Amino acid sequence: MEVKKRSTPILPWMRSPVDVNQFEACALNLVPCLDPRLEVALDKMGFSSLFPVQVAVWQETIGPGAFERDLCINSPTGSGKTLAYALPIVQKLSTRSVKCLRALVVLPTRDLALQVKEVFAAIAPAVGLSVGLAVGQSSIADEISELIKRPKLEAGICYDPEDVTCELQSSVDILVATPGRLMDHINSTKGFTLEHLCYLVVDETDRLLREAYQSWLPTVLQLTQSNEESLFPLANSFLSSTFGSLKTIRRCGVERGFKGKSRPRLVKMVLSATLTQDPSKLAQLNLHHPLLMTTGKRRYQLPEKLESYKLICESNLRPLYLVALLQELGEEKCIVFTSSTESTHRLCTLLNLFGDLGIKIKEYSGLQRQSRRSKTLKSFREGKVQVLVSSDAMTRGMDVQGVKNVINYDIPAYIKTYIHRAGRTARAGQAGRCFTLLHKYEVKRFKKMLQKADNESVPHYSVPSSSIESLRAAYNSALGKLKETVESEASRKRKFGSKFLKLSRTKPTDRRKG
Ligand SMILES: Nc1ncnc2c1ncn2[C@@H]1O[C@H](COP(=O)(O)OP(=O)(O)OP(=O)(O)O)[C@@H](O)[C@H]1O
Repeated sequence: MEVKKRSTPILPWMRSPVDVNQFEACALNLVPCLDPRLEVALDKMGFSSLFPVQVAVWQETIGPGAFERDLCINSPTGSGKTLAYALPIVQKLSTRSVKCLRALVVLPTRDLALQVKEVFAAIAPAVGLSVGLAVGQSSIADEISELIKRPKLEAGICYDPEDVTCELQSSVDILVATPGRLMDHINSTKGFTLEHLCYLVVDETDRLLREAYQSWLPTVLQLTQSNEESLFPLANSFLSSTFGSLKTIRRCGVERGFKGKSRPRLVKMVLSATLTQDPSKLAQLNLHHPLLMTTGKRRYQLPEKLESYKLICESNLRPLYLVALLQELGEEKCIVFTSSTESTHRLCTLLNLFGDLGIKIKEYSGLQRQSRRSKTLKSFREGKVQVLVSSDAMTRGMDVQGVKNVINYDIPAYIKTYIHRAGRTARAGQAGRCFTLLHKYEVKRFKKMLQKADNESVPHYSVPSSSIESLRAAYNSALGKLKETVESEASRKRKFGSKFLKLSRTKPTDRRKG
């Protein structure tokens, strides 16, 4: 029998993880030390117990672990990682007496940040904490007024906005941000400071570490250290050359306004369903005595109730097979993943030209404006749209209730992508199915890829050939219409492009309005 090689992590601390599988769900009234106000808030969310990963993290934070180590949490999609970090942070901050920015949660996309903010917003107010969002959803001015409290105007004395000596205070205890907007506030928002930060959460860590986003991570780490304890000489010189006289450097030893109490260590929590084991990447986080919490022995784990299927078809007939499959799935909520924004647009257009399929199909991709994407996501959440054709913009972290099926129209290139895509279904212990459309030459590669997640045999799923035949005429007609649509879109774009060019030559645009 062939013995499978398991990759051993290089970093010693990764070799002795806490296995989340050893924990069981715990009824809320049995969670040790849980603030009763948070119990009520969780109950209002419809939660009656904590999931295993949440119990495990609770142990290491509020329980005996007491937040003494930085936590690296690698648990499957949909296992409840958001609440796993949100709950202990909120409970810990519930006893704070002075309002200032204490917890920062960084996520790679705006929609994800909005989703995570909702989770904090459902529990934090119960203990008097406020949560802010910095994602560029509104204008920077509106965002600043949400995040920073201006001193009240005294009668006869006019507040000077240029006066940096004025005490500007944070209006929020917890901030959920995307790296770009976070950097905007760090660079230019008066009164925005990370001086008092106690908790830093890097969600979807492997994705965030892949891209530098204006060096947001070294900047945040630098700004949360005292001047004296800097362990990052490189980051230091980078920062001083980039930001010059930044005012937010942490004061050493003693927190301002905290009557001599020494400043606590910045606790970091990093999470993903596919956490990197790459030492050089993890080194960027400057973790303190890190503890890995993972599920089972495998590095990659699919949700327990996920069923994976392969559907073999000729490349040129894939749209036909997809339509036949969608018809079989009826009105079940479904996400169809393609490999690029362009093919998302093309496929969605084609599906909508097929005649009346009795299902509402919309596209969701990075090509669209954020407002359009948010609108589509809302309709999908509400069930007004049943099928979302998506690029990988929807792959990570997005949580939409009731998604029963995921379809890989294009085979994902990596197991990580498969895991995150498939993970949009079978969440929170629910059942779900992931179908992958394959050409027969792709089967071997697909099998090898899924073995990395211990998925040995992926059964075939077949659609009746009669369904395929009955769709052929509609398909040919849709293809013809697609050609016309693509041409008219291209000519519209050309016209718009030249008009825009003329306009931009004659009239300067106000960039800040965008
Ligand atoms: N204790 C709980 N009881 C019931 N439902 C819960 C509980 N905790 C989380 N959930 C629900 O489980 C779903 C998945 O949670 P969450 O989005 O945090 O998963 P995740 O592990 O972060 O997934 P991903 O890796 O895809 O980002 C959400 O719909 C959430 O509301």
